[in-house]
Amino acid sequence: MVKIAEQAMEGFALASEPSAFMVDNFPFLKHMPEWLPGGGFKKKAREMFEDRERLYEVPFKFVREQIESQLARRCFLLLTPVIGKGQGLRSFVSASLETRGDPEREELIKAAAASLYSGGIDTTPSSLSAFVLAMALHPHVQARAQAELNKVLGLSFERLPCFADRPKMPYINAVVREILRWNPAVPLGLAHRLASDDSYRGYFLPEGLVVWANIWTMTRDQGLYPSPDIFDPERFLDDEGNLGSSGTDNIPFGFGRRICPGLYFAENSIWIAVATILYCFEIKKTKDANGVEIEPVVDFDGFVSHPKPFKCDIKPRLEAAKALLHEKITHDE
Ligand code: HEM
Repeated sequence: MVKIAEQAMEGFALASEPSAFMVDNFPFLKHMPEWLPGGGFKKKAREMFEDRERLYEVPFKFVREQIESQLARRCFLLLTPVIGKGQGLRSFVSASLETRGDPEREELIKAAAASLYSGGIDTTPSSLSAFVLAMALHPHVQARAQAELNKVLGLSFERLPCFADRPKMPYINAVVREILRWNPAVPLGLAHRLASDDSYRGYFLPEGLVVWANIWTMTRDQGLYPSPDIFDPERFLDDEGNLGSSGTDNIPFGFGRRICPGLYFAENSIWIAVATILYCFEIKKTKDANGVEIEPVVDFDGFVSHPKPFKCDIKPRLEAAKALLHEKITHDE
């Protein structure tokens, strides 16, 4: 399943890159026969379509079969798993089982499930690898975040951070916001098409025009974020150390009715991962054979932006942290 999703996302990322295919800019090229030089995009498009179909069909069919054989486990497709009263399992998919013969509804369910998985498969890891890079580069940020965690949770490592702790951790919240600003996971957003004529700085933009919002440039706007290349969570805190809010906080997630529907899910996933990693681990620059620190290079790349590979050391902060993690991994599902 993971392979299927990765393959479909590869095609999606390629197709989403502005100007990756000439036919996007010159639609008449779609009439070009596939065998002509330059017509290879048609084969590529067919392969991408097949990958997308697999992403829609395979997990859906799997869950449907599991439901029919009463083996289904909790998952998104099984949103409300209720057994009994002669109704059997009711869920996203079982609801669609009842509406067999309604292809439009079935397609919507498949698309929603596929988007939920594929939307997060690359973006959340992009933010988390930027986080690890930022922590290796800025030990003082890490130390301040860990001091906040120590204050709320103590150092006896009886439990891991949970969402109820979030309001008590403004600095960790600011770290998450800064990760999303410093490396917006989808730096150019997705293509939008103008629903009506518009204008921008004197340029006429006709209805139907494909436009890209340059999120990367916005999150590096000097006016909004002074010294924008510096990783500095404090920019989001007021003088009392509280998390401020502004109309620009959601820029990394896009705009309008097409804004990322996974926004809250993503933000919470990143928060809990950041808080847990910082509570349990120390992230440091790695050293070479002579004991000299290797400076990680800060460079981001890709339609979904990832830091270029870098080396660092990640070790448990204390033995008690190691024991707690071991217990969680062994006993929790
Ligand atoms: C770091 C995490 C994430 C970031 C920065 C991010 C960012 C974005 C951006 C910039 C867009 C384009 C919005 C626009 O067109 O204006 C988008 C679209 C989308 N995202 Fe996310 N995303 C993240 C995580 C997720 C997750 C976890 C999911 C699913 C659970 C998800 C699902 C989607 C979907 C389905 C769309 C397409 C929406 C549409 O075209 O109507 N994203 N995301």
